[in-house]
Amino acid sequence: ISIDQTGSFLQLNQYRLMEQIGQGSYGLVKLAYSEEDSTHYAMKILSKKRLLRQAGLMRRGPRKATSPLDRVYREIAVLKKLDHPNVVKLVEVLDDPLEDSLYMVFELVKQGEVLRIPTDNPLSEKRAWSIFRESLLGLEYLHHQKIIHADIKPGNLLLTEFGHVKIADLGVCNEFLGEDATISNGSTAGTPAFRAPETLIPGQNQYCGRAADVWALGATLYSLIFGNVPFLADSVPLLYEKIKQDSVKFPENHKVTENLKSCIIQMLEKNATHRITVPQLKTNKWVTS
Ligand SMILES: COc1ccc(C(=O)/C=C\Nc2cc(OC)c(C(=O)O)cc2Cl)cc1
Repeated sequence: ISIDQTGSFLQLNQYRLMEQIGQGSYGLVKLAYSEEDSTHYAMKILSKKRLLRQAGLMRRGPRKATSPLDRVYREIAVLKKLDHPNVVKLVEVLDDPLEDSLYMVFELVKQGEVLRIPTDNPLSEKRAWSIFRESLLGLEYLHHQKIIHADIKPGNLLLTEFGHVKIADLGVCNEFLGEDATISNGSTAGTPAFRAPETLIPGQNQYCGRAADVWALGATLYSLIFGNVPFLADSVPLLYEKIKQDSVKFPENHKVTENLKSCIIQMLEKNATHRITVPQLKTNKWVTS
C-alpha cells in the first residue's frame, strides 16, 4: 500500500481518504475517493491492535480461541461471497501485514444510517414499512447463506440515494453450519437495547441466532416508528431485566395501525420458539399491506 500525505488527505493506493462519515466500537468509516474510477467509496478502518485489545475485554468464559483478527478475516471472507441488493458490497480489502490499520473498501451508500435514535422526528409508518421490507429481504438472504447478523439496529441499516436499504456491519456475525444457528459462543455481541431475552440468560448460551435477529429487527422497526428503543433503563442490568420481563408498550399519543402493532408484538415475543419467523413475516398482514 502506498501511503502518502498529499496535502491534508491520506492517499491509500488509488483512494484519497476524505472526511469521517461513521464510527462505532469497530473503528471508523471515512469517505474515500478513487481517482481510478472517479467514484466515492466508504472506507472502514480497523486497528488490529485495538481489535486484539477489545478481545481481551470481551473475552468471557471458555471461548473458542478465535483471535479477534480471525473474526475480521472471517467477516471479510463472508462479505466477499455475499451479493444481494439489500446487503452492503465489499469492494476490496487493503491489508499490509506490516501496518496496524486494516482498510475495508465498501460501495458508498450515500444517505448513511436510515435514522439516528433517539429522535423526536421518527419515520412515518409508510417509510418504515418500505425500509422494513427491504431489511427483511436482506436478512432472509443472510440467513439463507447461513449467516446470523447478530447486530441488527437502525445504525446498521444504510439508505441509498434512491431510498433503498442495505444491511451493514457483519463484524459480529456468526456463520452457522447445519440446519440452524445455535449460537454457543455466548458472545456479548449485539447492542444491548436490541438483544433478545434468550441471549441474556447467564449460563444458557444455546440459542437460535435467526430468532434473535428477528427480535433485533422488531426492536429496530419499533425504534424507526417511535424514535426510541422498546425497552429503556438507566443501566444495562436493568435494561436486561426489562427485556426479559416487561411487555412492549406503545406510546399513546402515537397513531399507528393495529397491523403494525401486531407485527411488532409478534417479533418481540419473549419465547423464541413462539416468535414469528422471517418466512412468516413475508406473509404478515402489515408487511404485505
Ligand atoms: C451521510 O453520509 C453517509 C454515507 C455513508 C455512511 C456509511 O457508510 C457508514 C457506515 N458504513 C459501513 C459500516 C460497516 O460496519 C460498521 C460496514 C460493514 O462492516 O459491513 C460497511 C459500511 Cl458501508 C455514513 C454516512
